[in-house]
This record gives sequence, structure tokens and C-alpha cells, in this order.
Amino acid sequence: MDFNSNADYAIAARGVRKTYGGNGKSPAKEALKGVDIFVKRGTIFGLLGPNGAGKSTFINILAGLVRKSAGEVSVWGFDIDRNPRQARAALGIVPQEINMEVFFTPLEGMEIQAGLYGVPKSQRRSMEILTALGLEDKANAYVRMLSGGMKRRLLVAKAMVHSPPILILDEPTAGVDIELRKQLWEYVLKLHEQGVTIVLTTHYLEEAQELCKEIAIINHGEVVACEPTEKLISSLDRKMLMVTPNENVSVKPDLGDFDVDLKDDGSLAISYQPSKSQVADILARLNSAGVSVKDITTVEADLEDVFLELTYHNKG
Ligand SMILES: Nc1ncnc2c1ncn2[C@@H]1O[C@H](COP(=O)(O)OP(=O)(O)OP(=O)(O)O)[C@@H](O)[C@H]1O
Repeated sequence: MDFNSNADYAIAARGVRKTYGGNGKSPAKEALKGVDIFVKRGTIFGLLGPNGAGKSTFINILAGLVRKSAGEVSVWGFDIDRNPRQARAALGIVPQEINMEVFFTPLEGMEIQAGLYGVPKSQRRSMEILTALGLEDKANAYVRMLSGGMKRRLLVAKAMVHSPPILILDEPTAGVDIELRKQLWEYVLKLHEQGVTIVLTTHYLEEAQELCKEIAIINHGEVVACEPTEKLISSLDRKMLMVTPNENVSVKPDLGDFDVDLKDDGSLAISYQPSKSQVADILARLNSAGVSVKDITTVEADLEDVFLELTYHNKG
């Protein structure tokens, strides 16, 4: 593969598979089943999926912590097999777990990390990064004295010591309070404005929706959708109105543009797009079709439905 062809992408992954070898107790596990993911430079990209979908496996492959079983990956134009060092240098990774050396001060920790990445002393920006994350007055405190929120910000600071063009945040807000979340995103958005490509994994649709320009949804090791957020959301713009008629309806009423399903229990499931129609429109249609309504309830699509629907559409 000519990795220069991937130069437009921050990350280009094609046909990536990972099977974790089994042992006597547990069978082999196919965590990624041929994943294609393309992250444009300069974007904020969300990798969304439920627990166990394969998100961390994908991130760990990028980071060189897990070896892929098949496929090709390039990071900032560098093939991870042929140029692992350059590929790794293009990434800053904020891990899921807060697991850090507690005997150093944040400033010492930053300097050690910069040293590991071979950043020359003259080019280090440890204090500047700590300041940007609101940790300047903790620079010389012991890490074990920092609050959970401060530790998380320190992880972001450490991921940026070598000024990578891509910052990856693995489940950055799991167990994080609202105030901290806000601060974290402020800094991440600032980096984005400076041109840093941001990739975040999350299992919250809302979070991905709020921040990301593009979202890939991964489920059981497969990408079931990869689209600009607006497009994805508009395809999720669907609600269901469940109607119990006063009298049993034996044939499906004609409700024009609305899709109707007559259930075994005699209720009607009517799907509609909230951005285009209102419940009142449906009720008016039912009225003209001669259906008198006893009761109605609306059902929102949740993430699980979305996965099912996307999986269905992708296979269908
Ligand atoms: N080292 C391993 N050995 C065997 N199986 C593993 C290993 N790591 C992950 N798996 C399995 O691979 C699948 C994908 O796991 P992965 O951690 O990538 O999912 P995830 O989407 O990141 O989930 P989470 O949000 O819980 O971190 C899961 O079924 C998991 O149990």
C-alpha cells in the first residue's frame, strides 16, 4: 500500500480485524471484523458504540498496544507497520483509566513524558500546557494530592507534550461531573481550533452528537454507520406513535405519508419524523380515516434501536 494515498486523512483504517487468542478457559474472540474507518484531518470524530463493541481495541491498535490480525492502518500518512514510530508520534492518547505515577509532581511528570517522546528541552511547553488546563498552581504539588478531575486534566496535558496533530480521548467523561466535563471540552475545543484532530470514544450518543462533526457507530466489531453527525441524526429523526383505537380495526387504515403497522393486539404503530410532522397531523389523518382514538403513547428511538436499525439497513 502506498501510504501517501492516505495523506488526506488523520487516520485511515481498512479491513481491520482483531481476534484475541483464546486459552483453555475462554474461546478466541473476534473483536473487530473488518473495520473501515477514515478520520479527516482537522475534524472532531466520535467513535460510538456500546460496551464491548471494539472501540478500545481499535484505539489500542492505533497506539501500537494491540497487534491487529489483518488490515491496513495509517496514522497521519504513516503506515503503522512500516513506520510505527512516526505513526505513534502523531498521536496523543488520553487513556480510559486514571493510572499515573503518583510520586512526581505534574510538572515532573510532564517533563518525563516529554523525555520519553524525545522532545528537546528547548521545545518543551510543559508549563504552558499545564496552564491551559488550569493546573498551573498544581504544577509542583504531588499528583496524589490532586482531585480526580485534576488528574484527568493532567492526563490530557501529558498526551499533548509532544504536540501531536491527533488527540484521542478514550471514554473521557466516564464518571466525570458536569463542571469538569465542561472544562475538559473547553480545552479540547481550543485544541481543535488550533487544528488538532480530535477522536473520542464514547457510549453516549448525546455526547458524540454534541461535539463531533462525524460519527462512526461500531457494534459487535463492525462499523454500522460512519457519517457526518447531521446526516446521522436526521436518519435517526424517527419516532413511533402507538395508537389504541376505540374499536378494533381489521384493515390497516390509509394514513397517506405515514407508515402504519397493525399489531396483533389491534394497536397501530405509526412512525413519523418529528422534524417534519407533529402528533396532531397524525391524529387528523386518523380522524379522516375514520379511526377514533382511545389512547396514544410515543416511543423514542434509543441507541439500542439505532444500532438495530442501522445494522438492518446495512445488511438489507
Ligand atoms: N485482551 C483481550 N483478550 C480477550 N478478549 C478481549 C481482550 N480485550 C478485549 N477483549 C474482548 O473484545 C471485545 C471488544 O472489547 P473492547 O474493549 O475493544 O470494547 P469497547 O468497545 O472498548 O468496550 P468498553 O467501552 O467497555 O471499553 C469484548 O468482547 C472484549 O471482551
